[in-house]
Amino acid sequence: MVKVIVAGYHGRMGSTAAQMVIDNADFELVGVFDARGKDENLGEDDQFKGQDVPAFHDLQAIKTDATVWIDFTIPTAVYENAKFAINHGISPVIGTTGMTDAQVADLQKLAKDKQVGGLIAPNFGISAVLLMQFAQQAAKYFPDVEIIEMHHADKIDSPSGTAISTAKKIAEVRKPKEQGNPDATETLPGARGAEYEGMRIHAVRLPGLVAHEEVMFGGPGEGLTIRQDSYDRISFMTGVKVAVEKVNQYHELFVGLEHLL
Ligand SMILES: NC(=O)C1=CN([C@@H]2O[C@H](COP(=O)(O)OP(=O)(O)OC[C@H]3O[C@@H](n4cnc5c(N)ncnc54)[C@H](OP(=O)(O)O)[C@@H]3O)[C@@H](O)[C@H]2O)C=CC1
Ligand SMILES: O=C(O)C1=N[C@H](C(=O)O)C[C@H](O)C1
Repeated sequence: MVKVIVAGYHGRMGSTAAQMVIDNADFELVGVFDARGKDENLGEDDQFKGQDVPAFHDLQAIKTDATVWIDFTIPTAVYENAKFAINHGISPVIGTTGMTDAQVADLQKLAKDKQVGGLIAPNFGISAVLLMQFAQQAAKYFPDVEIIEMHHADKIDSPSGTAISTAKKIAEVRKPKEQGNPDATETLPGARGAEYEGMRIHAVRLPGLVAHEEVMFGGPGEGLTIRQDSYDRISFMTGVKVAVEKVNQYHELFVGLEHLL
């Protein structure tokens, strides 16, 4: 039985993850955390009526025998949350995006020092993991790339963690190249999107969307578009479940679900 605490349990992803843990016979939800909540027990939340799970709202006051910490919170909270988990010997399974490279490196060092396994996954969806792998493969032959990520209108960070991760994976194999016309101008600032090593990243935010990404490649007389769609947040739970099952077996903090698949 894997004992789990979920941070961000009032949120879209945190509530989905808490439900997944409750529904899984091999997992036990032993705590929930949300810095701005007031309830003392998860059962006070209408969605979780009948559950008896302690709810915490102050990081330093958390007392738990959880061995896995699932985190779907906000970019400004996740680093401190992960540090707390690792320092208490709890393996973090982090879906929250928006950490800096320096913060990730810091957490990896801490996890190694403490010999705690963990995972930071910018995307727990299998379709997104495959999209990133296929895009990396294609970029060897098509160095001209545009990444278009599309999300629901409430998303805080942009570009998405998945888009940044896609660009990083492509950059590992792509011949460095300044794309487009060197004399190009922007009549409206930002029209060409964000720039990562010459690639352009565009962030679309619209009600009705969940999480989607297209990577477009162009070459002389041909093009290739790779697309993935998360139509429902349940799409991320396959990956979260795998991570919860396996993360305690390791003694380092991985970045990317592919390391545990
Ligand atoms: N890796 C992946 O596969 C996926 C990652 N994500 C990422 O997960 C994160 C959460 O997304 P989503 O669920 O849509 O966002 P929500 O805004 O719905 O949920 C975030 C939750 O975190 C809570 N929160 C705020 N501050 C803290 C804190 N200091 N400690 C603990 N909890 C806190 C919020 O509480 P309050 O409401 O009171 O502010 C809220 O309930 C985002 O970074 C998103 O990019 C999303 C989908 C998939
Ligand atoms: O905020 C979201 O919803 C999502 N966030 C992650 C990201 O930033 O890549 C993963 C997925 O795209 C959904």
